[in-house]
Amino acid sequence: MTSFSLLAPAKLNLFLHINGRRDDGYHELETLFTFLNYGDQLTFTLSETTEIEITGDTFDIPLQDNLIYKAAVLLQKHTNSSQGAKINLTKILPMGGGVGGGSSDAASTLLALNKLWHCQLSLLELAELGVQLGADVPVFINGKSALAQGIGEKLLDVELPSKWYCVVHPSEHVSTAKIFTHPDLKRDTPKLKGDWQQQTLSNDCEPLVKKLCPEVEKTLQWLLKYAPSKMTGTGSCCFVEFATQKEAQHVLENLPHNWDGFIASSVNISPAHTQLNAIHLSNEVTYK
Ligand SMILES: C[C@@](CO)(OP(=O)(O)O)[C@H](O)COP(=O)(O)OP(=O)(O)OC[C@H]1O[C@@H](n2ccc(N)nc2=O)[C@H](O)[C@@H]1O
Ligand SMILES: Nc1ncnc2c1ncn2[C@@H]1O[C@H](COP(=O)(O)OP(=O)(O)O)[C@@H](O)[C@H]1O
Repeated sequence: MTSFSLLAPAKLNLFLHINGRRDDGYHELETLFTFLNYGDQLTFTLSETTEIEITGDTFDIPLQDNLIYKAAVLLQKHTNSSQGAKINLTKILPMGGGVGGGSSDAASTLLALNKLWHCQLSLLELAELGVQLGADVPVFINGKSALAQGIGEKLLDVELPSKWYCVVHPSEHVSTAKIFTHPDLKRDTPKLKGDWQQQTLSNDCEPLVKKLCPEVEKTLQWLLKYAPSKMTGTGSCCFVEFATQKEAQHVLENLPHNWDGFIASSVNISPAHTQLNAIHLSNEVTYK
């Protein structure tokens, strides 16, 4: 088989603490990542040339800036691979919404091409490549719900109960770089100790994003009618958590007409990994 499809799942940051700022401008953080059974769809086809071609929903992102393209070229160079690929993207996830779509696309590309090109890199090696593309890429490569530390690349796997989420995407866009360079961002939360309870922990970016983006404030307020609401990453998507699909669906059905949202269940293992492990090529790669 020289063609297969993988999901690039969404992530949610169930909490996000900022502990400090490094000399290179990156922030030390502690955040709890869960994966959703919902995401972009990527199809990878081996090509006879070294070219990396991307088709489908590329919008106005120039090829050289597309994280899928960057991931493919990075792997090609790192492994001196002389193979190429055609990659089709069906974009489902909101861009720049804090659900990690770009990073997840990049991670699924690294995982898929490692398999398609028989590169045999370990997950650790792929994560080391991935972090060059974005702080969020390693968690998608690792593929397990995790408490992340450092800039988001030090991962401690955790088992979380499966939940249903209603995720709402306000129309206002928030730039991650803008939030992280803002003087008013809270950057002094002490590091977690011992026995932490995720439900009581919050997102340090939320107060600033609420101030800068009234739509986020409005969304969080509206969701409060149903359950405690939170923002993911640096926004702008906001979410509420439930035990059942029915409760999440109820919120989605009541969304104001011009609002966008979706529902999805959480999983401890990334759907990209579950799918990848079910694909069998000749000269199989075994993941440790
Ligand atoms: C903060 C998170 C939480 O999941 O938010 P979202 O982007 O998903 O909302 C991520 O770690 C973001 O990851 P990612 O989007 O891959 O970040 P990058 O491309 O590496 O960096 C985007 C911008 O954020 C800043 N940045 C990112 C991560 C970090 N720990 N400290 C930072 O200061 C970088 O300096 C850069 O200006
Ligand atoms: N394949 C891609 N999918 C989404 N965004 C991409 C992609 N390639 C590059 N980008 C750029 O990365 C930015 C952040 O994307 P995304 O990962 O969706 O944000 P977030 O981490 O906030 O969820 C986008 O605004 C877009 O300009």
